[in-house]
Amino acid sequence: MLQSLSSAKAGSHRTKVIGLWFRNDLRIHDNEALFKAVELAKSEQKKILCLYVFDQSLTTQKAPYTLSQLEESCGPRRCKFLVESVQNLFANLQGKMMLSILPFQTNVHLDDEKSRTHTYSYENVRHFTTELVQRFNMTDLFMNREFCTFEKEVEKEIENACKDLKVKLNWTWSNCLVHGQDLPYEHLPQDIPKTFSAFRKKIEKKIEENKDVIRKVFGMEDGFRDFLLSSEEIETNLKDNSHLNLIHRDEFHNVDSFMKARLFPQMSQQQFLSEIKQDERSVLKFEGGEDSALDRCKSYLDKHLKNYSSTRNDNLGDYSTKLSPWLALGCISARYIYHEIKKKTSKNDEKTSGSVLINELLWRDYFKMLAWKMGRSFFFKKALQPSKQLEYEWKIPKDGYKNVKFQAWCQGNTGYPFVDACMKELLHTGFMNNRGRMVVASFLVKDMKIDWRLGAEYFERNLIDFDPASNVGNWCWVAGVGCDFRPRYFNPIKQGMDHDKEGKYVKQWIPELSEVSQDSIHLPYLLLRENEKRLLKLPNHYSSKDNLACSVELPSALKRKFEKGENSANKKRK
Ligand SMILES: Cc1cc2nc3c(=O)[nH]c(=O)nc-3n(C[C@H](O)[C@H](O)[C@H](O)COP(=O)(O)OP(=O)(O)OC[C@H]3O[C@@H](n4cnc5c(N)ncnc54)[C@H](O)[C@@H]3O)c2cc1C
Repeated sequence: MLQSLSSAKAGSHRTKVIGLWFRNDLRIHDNEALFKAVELAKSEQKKILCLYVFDQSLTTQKAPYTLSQLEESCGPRRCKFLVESVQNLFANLQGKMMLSILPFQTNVHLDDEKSRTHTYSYENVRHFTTELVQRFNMTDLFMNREFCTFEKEVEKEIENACKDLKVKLNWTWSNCLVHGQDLPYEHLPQDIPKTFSAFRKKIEKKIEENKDVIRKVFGMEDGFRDFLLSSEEIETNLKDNSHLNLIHRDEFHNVDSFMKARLFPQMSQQQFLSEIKQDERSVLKFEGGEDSALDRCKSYLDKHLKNYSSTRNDNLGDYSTKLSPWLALGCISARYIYHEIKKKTSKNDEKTSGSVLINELLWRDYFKMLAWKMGRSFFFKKALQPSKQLEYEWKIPKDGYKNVKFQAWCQGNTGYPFVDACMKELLHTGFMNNRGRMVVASFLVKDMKIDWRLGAEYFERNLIDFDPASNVGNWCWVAGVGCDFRPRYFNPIKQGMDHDKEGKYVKQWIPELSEVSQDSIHLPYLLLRENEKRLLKLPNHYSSKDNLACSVELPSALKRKFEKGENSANKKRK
């Protein structure tokens, strides 16, 4: 079919087209691929086809590699943020954009039942690229680089199709703070060190020597849209029986109905609606897209940047930027944030909030580079520490996600209020602060002794800021099989006492505990008297040791208190 299509159109004087395939770079500002495509279009009098393709396999096909057996690897809330982001880009490009949908993954093959490793085929992507190139008379294609295995495998298919068709594929590098060519390493990704501190120090040194290491942002001239193919031109090219699965504008107009029909047809309407519901307790009203990303960045940096280093471990209010969902989809560029921070901080501010925040952006870069270097093994149980004896014998429950204990963690019913509050925030909003993530991850792998990859998969489905490199990189780091190895443990009771002293955060997410006193809030089963428990009608997991998801060592301060018999509830029992 493709052969006859190309020969039918050969010889006709059609405009030559440059493709621009958006992925996790859903923005106009500081987008090197867009900038360079426009430069080329100007100099060679070509037109640009802007394109976004939804990967249907993320939502409609059982996550194939999954240990947890979750039904989909992208849940409705994360998906909504993505669709809103694409919709905003579509509007900002004045509808001059082609939208398609297709399952990227097919023919999944299970290689190893025990370690659950899989091979996938991405032939759909290859066929799609071939037809795209032929239908649009495409001579060049621009794309920003990605770094994880799945994205790399997709890139390979596109690369092969372009090679066969003699289309020039132009890779650009817009999703990191530091451009690949400016990284102080000769061979990428092999030379990336296995510790963040080594990575950071080398880059900081380079920044000290040369202030321009972080490149300037690419700005677009207003007239750039004149070079884009209009929606009419796009539709004309696709009139006769295209296999490119075009999404029509009318269909895309309403985010919720588009999602239900095309991305979650298997989910009941009721479940779908309950999963995308906005929770009014959400720490921010997260709405996908470049416009809201830039607004959020401005308002946070204007009002709160100066407090960042002292508030970033809090859990209520404007404690951190919360730019991660927009960064994950590239609605905002890390370089843009960097330069905005620099505008607001003075040269003498070495150890200020600005530099602490920039350090976090460097973590993000580092995990991308590490994921690139490690390839598939980044997702293996022992990840970066294959020869290391594991500290814990991790379980993979046979019934995966449905396992009662794992469910207690997912739903926030473990009996440890700080862990539960964090997990409920994730469940109801798709977000959780960094401290909370470290605590719940440590709880799953070190107290419940469940394989970290189950937790990572649950995060993948539910976090609206899911980013494969940051997610896996951080899970391995907590589990002790990642970078910067040292034994780490976050005691969930102590963490609650340190980071939610008054129990306000816990009470916000677990209203059943609203009447519990500050002294007892982080361990009600032990610290409340029996008659108080009865009076307050607490759920079982907060009233008896037998109903906890697992037992946890008391933090030393509490232990001492009990040994001295200072605690009134304890005295009574004696
Ligand atoms: C178990 C676990 C899983 C995680 N999964 C993800 C994930 O899927 N996606 C994700 O973006 N972050 C992840 N993180 C990192 C971090 O928790 C979030 O980036 C951060 O909480 C987002 O909030 P913020 O935007 O307010 O961050 P800020 O504190 O304002 O930091 C600014 C930006 O720096 C980056 N950043 C901050 N901390 C980290 C970090 N530890 N690692 C990598 N980048 C960082 C993020 O892009 C963030 O938006 C995870 C952390 C843990 C412990």
